[in-house]
Amino acid sequence: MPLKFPLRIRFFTHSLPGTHLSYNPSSSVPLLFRIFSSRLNYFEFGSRINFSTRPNRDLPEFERRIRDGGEIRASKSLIEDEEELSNWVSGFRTGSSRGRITNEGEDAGPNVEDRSRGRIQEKRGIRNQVDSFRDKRYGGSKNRDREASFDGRKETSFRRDRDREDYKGLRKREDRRLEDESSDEDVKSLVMGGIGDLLSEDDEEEDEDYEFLKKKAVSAFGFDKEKVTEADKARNANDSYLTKTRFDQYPLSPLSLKAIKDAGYETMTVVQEATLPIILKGKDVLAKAKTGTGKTVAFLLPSIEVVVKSPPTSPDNKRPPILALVICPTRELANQAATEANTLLKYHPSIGVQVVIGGTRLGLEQKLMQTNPCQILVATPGRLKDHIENTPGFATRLKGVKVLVLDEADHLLDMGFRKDIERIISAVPKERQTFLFSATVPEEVRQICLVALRRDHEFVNCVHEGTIETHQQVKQMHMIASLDRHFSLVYTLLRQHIVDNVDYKVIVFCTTAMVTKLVADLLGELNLNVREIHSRKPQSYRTRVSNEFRKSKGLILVTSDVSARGVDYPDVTLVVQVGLPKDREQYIHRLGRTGRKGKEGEGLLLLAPWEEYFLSSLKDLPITKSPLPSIDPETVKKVQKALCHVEMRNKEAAYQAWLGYYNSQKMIGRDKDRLVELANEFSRSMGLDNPPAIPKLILGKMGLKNVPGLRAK
Ligand SMILES: Nc1ncnc2c1ncn2[C@@H]1O[C@H](COP(=O)(O)OP(=O)(O)OP(=O)(O)O)[C@@H](O)[C@H]1O
Repeated sequence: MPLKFPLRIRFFTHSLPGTHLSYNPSSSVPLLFRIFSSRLNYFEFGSRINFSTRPNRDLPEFERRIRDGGEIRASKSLIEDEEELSNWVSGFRTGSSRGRITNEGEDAGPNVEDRSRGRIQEKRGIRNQVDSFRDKRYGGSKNRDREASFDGRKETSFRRDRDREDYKGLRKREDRRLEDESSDEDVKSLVMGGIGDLLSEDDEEEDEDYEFLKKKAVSAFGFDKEKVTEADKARNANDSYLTKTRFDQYPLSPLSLKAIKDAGYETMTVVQEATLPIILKGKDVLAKAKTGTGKTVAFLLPSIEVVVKSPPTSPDNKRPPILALVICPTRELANQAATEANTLLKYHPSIGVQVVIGGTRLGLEQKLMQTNPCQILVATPGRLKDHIENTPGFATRLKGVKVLVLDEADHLLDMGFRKDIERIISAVPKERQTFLFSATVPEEVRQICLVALRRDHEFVNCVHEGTIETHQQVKQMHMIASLDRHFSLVYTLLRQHIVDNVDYKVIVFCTTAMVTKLVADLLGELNLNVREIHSRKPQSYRTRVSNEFRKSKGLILVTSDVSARGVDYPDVTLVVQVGLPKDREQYIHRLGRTGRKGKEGEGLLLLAPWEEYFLSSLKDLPITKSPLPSIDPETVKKVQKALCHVEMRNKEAAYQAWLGYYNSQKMIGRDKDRLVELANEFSRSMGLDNPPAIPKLILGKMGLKNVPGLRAK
């Protein structure tokens, strides 16, 4: 069948490294975009392209020996009494897994065909759900029927799949979701099957279409990657995040401009310059820009403009509208966005900002919202949903939303949050502007992004094809060492870093909240100046530590993934990631806590030999192998002694959490015998002769009943 190319694609390559893609909703064949939208984006922006150039880097500084007499700041960690270990694995189901870390070769096994068929069906199920959601947003069934005539074969197969599958796979996965009111529980992601899991395998039929469309697009619109200008390339090579464009070159309110000046922002960052004109025109935007390059201001500033331009609400209105709604995946991030909003609102005293986040008293938030109603609301998804369902009049206030922002959009639209986000989107008007921002927009999530955006949205990509998603000025290294050496290594590396950097400021990422606690305890015992943040800490503590770390130097923050995204701690000198990151995106976001605003930084990923496969997902990034520093026997003894002082119950909790995390990692969790061997290796690395016993119920929920090597109680 002759296929007319359906889209009118417009490429801008202005003076920025931001590229925009739009398509015309009135074009005659929109179905293909609906089906292949992600494919089109894929070849345009090439987020998965392997780059051949890897900078030659000097050997890492880590191998240098610790200098005698180096200053080690001694202070106890600020550890507070923690609530009893809750049954965090409740709701855990056997075989749940994250799919981002896949290795097709290793995936092959006797049931590979069945598994792959199942995945394709699930994948279609997801698409169907996207369709149905989009139908709600666009009144799509009419369009769909019209579109169906262009590709009857595909539409029929979609319907058949829809009937057959009835979203079974999806429902099962959503059921697995932990119903914790905290929206940023790191454990949540451990038990979720990710959407990447469902969309990661290619459907051959579509690949052909994709190839066809790719050729068509290039020939019809003259697009090819060389359209990236020399100026763009130069800017990317320098990794400069600032442009020469001033804020006052755009029609912004003078009071906002005054606040911007006070904040010390002289010119726009790349992502601000690339998105502002489009947003001011009233368009929806999906924007991708590197970590620490000012995305928060990029979405807040135009949101504030919308509020400024809205007619004032009558003081008699008992349910004044919320005009701008910003959703962030973590509480820290929500607080940070609200702080930035207040900075920009310095001279707009009549515009109020409020934050609603998990871990605080719902009643208190309700009271605050009642006594001092805001026009801009920053929220985490779980708590926002709570308010929609339980706060009288709140749903009515949301009907006034003119701007919806999803910060860390790819994360919010991934399986862990999607149900809440869908609920939230259905509570705000269809007639609104929507901004989706993130440093990573993986291929498989991009399609889901469309559920929130209008059809004529623009994709602004500030990370061009041919450039890397991380910062050039951040030196990335990885080390491979057996588990029994990890604690000593981390201690040695941190000491060395402290000696080399008077103003050191380090973040150590661990796999789970309980492993984070263990590592923080240990480093505290070793007299390093440590703080910890994870989902098991009370919110007041988290906020206090976060604020302290933001302002401090000479401090190590040991944290779970609650600090992985968005949090803007200035001048972080080193990011250490111990153990497998959840996926490639999480690695990039964690690393992005250093090298912000063009500053230098270092990143180190410490893996065990059996975790080395993860590096294949980073092969386009300039990460180099670092030799292991020598660890003197005295250090080993010191670490062992310190481990003896760590409370037994913390070791038990860490063991259980470790087992849960790696059980959910597809590559490791599928061989239960091996998983248990590794977990017991981890247990020995904590100085335990016998692995801690785990309640039978939890073992059952993990699918680990009767696996040799485990102790049940
Ligand atoms: N135009 C500007 N000039 C100078 N600094 C700016 C400008 N805009 C924002 N900043 C500052 O840059 C820092 C990083 O911004 P922000 O936290 O928004 O980055 P981000 O791109 O959202 O990062 P991430 O991807 O990690 O969330 C902040 O300290 C912010 O105040």
